Amino acid sequence: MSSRHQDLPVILHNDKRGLLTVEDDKLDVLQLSRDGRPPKRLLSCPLRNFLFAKLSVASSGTAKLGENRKLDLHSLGSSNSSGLQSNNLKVVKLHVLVEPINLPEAGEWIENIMNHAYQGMKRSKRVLLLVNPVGGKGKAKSIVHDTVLPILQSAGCDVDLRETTHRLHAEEIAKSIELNYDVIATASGDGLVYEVLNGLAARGDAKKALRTPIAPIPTGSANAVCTNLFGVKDTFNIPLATLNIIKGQKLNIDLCSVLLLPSLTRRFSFLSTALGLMVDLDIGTENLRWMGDTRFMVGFLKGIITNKNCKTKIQLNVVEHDKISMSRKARDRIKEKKGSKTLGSGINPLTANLNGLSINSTSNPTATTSKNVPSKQLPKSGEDDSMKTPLPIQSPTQNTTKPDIDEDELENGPIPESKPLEPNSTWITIDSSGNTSKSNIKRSSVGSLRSNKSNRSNGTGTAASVDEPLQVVRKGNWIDGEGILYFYAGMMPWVARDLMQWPVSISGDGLIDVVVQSVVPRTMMANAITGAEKGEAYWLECQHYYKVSAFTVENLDKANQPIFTIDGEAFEWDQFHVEVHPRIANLLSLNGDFYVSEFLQKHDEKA
Ligand SMILES: Nc1ncnc2c1ncn2[C@@H]1O[C@H](COP(=O)(O)OP(=O)(O)OP(=O)(O)O)[C@@H](O)[C@H]1O
Repeated sequence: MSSRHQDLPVILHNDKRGLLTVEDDKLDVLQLSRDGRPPKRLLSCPLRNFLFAKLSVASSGTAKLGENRKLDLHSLGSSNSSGLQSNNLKVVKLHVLVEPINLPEAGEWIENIMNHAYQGMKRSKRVLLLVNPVGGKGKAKSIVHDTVLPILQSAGCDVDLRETTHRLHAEEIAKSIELNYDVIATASGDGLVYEVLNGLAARGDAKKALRTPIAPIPTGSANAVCTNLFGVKDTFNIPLATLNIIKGQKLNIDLCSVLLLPSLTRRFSFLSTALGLMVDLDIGTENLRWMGDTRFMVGFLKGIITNKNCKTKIQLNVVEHDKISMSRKARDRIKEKKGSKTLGSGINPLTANLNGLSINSTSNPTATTSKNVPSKQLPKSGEDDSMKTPLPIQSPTQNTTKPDIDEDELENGPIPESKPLEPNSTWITIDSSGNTSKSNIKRSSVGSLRSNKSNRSNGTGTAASVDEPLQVVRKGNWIDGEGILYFYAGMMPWVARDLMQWPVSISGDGLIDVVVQSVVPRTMMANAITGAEKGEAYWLECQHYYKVSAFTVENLDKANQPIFTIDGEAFEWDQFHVEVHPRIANLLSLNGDFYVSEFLQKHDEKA
């Protein structure tokens, strides 16, 4: 919806006459001249960055008839127009005066600008802001006080700030809070998002609680959610993440139940489940926390040097495994959304706009800075679907056809208990115990080194048969006899800024993207680092890729591989079973989806 042209005459800070103009989705502040010269533009601000407009009393505490009224305008902007990074954006406050004769139209003007700035989104949100003071480099408190709070307060948000004092504190809070917040914001890394989701999901009213969206502020060392929402470049963009709290649209995401056996303990995962190298990378590098997310690259290189096989039996309920078909579907979905103008141009449209705000600081001294569910079911961008009745969530273990089921419980009640899964003969089994003969392992590994990119003439994206030993058994694109360097199951494209592990992952599609990385020569893995942040490793033939609705994993070497991770948190394991709860939880996102990667914008399906 493009903004309607509307002008409001005002008196500027320098007692000169001015005009506030809303048009083409931006606010311009113009200084008028008396001698017929063209007006001078003092400020230009995209309405997406506009936070707040309010009329108040000009001087003494109460408004008197015939007195000028003060109009406060708050926005996000940079005090310098020389191409500053959007990361440097701060609150800009502008105060002008409205003469009594213009007061009636001032009310209408404010309503117009606020309507267009918020596009149906709730204004002045009630925010629960959880701050982990020890996350990442330990700067969350100062970042929150210097940057986040001033922006939220300028937008009129009501903020309930709570510092976490110990591990799992955020989970305890989420388990017991009253559900009267519009958003739960977490100033930390992915760990706090994981805890909040687990706290909400463990409640008796979990389905209702999980409708409160979560908005992360990236002050941890692992901030994959922010990469998925804002892209690699803006992963650590605090003003952008704060604007997301204010103006983000709800983004339905899937959660997984991860059932540990034999204890039958259940945890919920929103991001990843990992075995092998990817565990050592995260858990084995905690002493390097001071490095920020660079520590994961150090861990990756260490893992390549060790290059050990993770001995496990994995059973996958595979929905799709053809790489070309999966990438085509993910790209077509983006094209469709672009066509319906819900995603902008593929660059995060908000980021693109942020540098558009410029202030002529010399002429404007009063501008102050202060410190696969079907796609048709996806909410449309620009709508605040928090106002709507949610889609009923159906867990794999639920049966909604029974007439005696309580509707309220179904919509707002707990997530049904998980039971151990019972894979049948249609599931794919991958066994890396090393029981296959050595010659097979060697020959099939050679086959797996060829990248799909250079060998996709058969159109299936699966391994060609020339080099395959006669005895090998094909399982999707896995070949018995290969070793597993790592197993990585994920729900969003990026797992870190430098690794887009699941480039064709789609939010809320009810599927888990699974990568099984074969053990290959070290140089091959080292080369795979180049382009990993762009998802290029997807095309490596040694990265077997499946979309699954459920899977089970069994530990075949507990002594040497005691740990697996759920969303980066470590657990000891014998077996675990994973199933999806489609679209049961919510994040906030500025474009109503995950950030649109370059990978998804490519038109050549084989690129
Ligand atoms: N006050 C506190 N003292 C100690 N630990 C805390 C405190 N508050 C939160 N935590 C814990 O800090 C851990 C790390 O949080 P989070 O993942 O959000 O940040 P991070 O820096 O990205 O860490 P990681 O890199 O381990 O993921 C979580 O397990 C959380 O429970």
